[in-house]
Amino acid sequence: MSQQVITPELSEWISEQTRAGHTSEAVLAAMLSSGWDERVARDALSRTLGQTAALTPPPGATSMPEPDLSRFTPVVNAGDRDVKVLMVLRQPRVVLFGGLLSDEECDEMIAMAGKRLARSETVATGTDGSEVNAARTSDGMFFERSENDLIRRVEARISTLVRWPLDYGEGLQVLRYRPGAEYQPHYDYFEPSHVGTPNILKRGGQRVGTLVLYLNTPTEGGSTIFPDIGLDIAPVKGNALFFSYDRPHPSTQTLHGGSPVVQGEKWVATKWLRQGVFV
Ligand SMILES: O=C(O)CCC(=O)C(=O)O
Ligand SMILES: [Fe+2]
Repeated sequence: MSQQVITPELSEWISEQTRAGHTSEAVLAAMLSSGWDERVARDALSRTLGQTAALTPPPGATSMPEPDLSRFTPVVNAGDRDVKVLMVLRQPRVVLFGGLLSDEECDEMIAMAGKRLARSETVATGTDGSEVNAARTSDGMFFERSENDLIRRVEARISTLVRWPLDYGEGLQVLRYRPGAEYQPHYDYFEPSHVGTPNILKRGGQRVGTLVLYLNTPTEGGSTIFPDIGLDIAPVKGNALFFSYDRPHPSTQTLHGGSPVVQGEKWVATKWLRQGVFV
């Protein structure tokens, strides 16, 4: 079957129908009855109409974490802090926030995490650990959810920002990449066909969103890349990258990775968001 493409003519037709007073739901129904694939049709509507498309979710779809960007303000309030909106992509949903964390909060998180990384390192390697080749060559640790004042404060801020219950989030994972270390492109959702996935899903369902907090600014390299869409995000201390995916499928175009660090270290804290309460 040939691939269905969103042409300028299709976008113009959608705009015309909307100007003529037809609701987005009615335009979607018309597209489906003339043979459009539902996903392509929904994509075309949201690309053409943006947030005004306001479609009800497809059957079986869950609600999603989503910051309130409806007012196009340069900052959004995240409870105890105003966060800058630096970049917004509709499809796939990717938002880059500025100043989600203060410099002091980043430093404090690195200091707390660093002590625990050191332990796992002694087991991991006898060399200086600066050159390894696996898909993920960083060192990591998890904070318990609400583990201490700083973690609680940051988690509450994230929950307010992306409008997702705090207890739907996994504990923050901190990763440290040294020069040469990378995280090869991957999806954050759990692959439905893997044997272990049903068990993992018992603890809160699928992952539906990711927030990567940059805890420092590497001197060179280490950008977060989205190969499917040619997007590169520079890691900058205090900034945070949000993306969401409404199904565990490559069509979400959320393939992403951490490109190799060239100079300096890169530290990130990742918050993965589940469909339900993470236990
Ligand atoms: O380090 C990065 O830029 C990406 C991290 C990431 O993909 C993850 O933690 O799932
Ligand atoms: Fe990831």
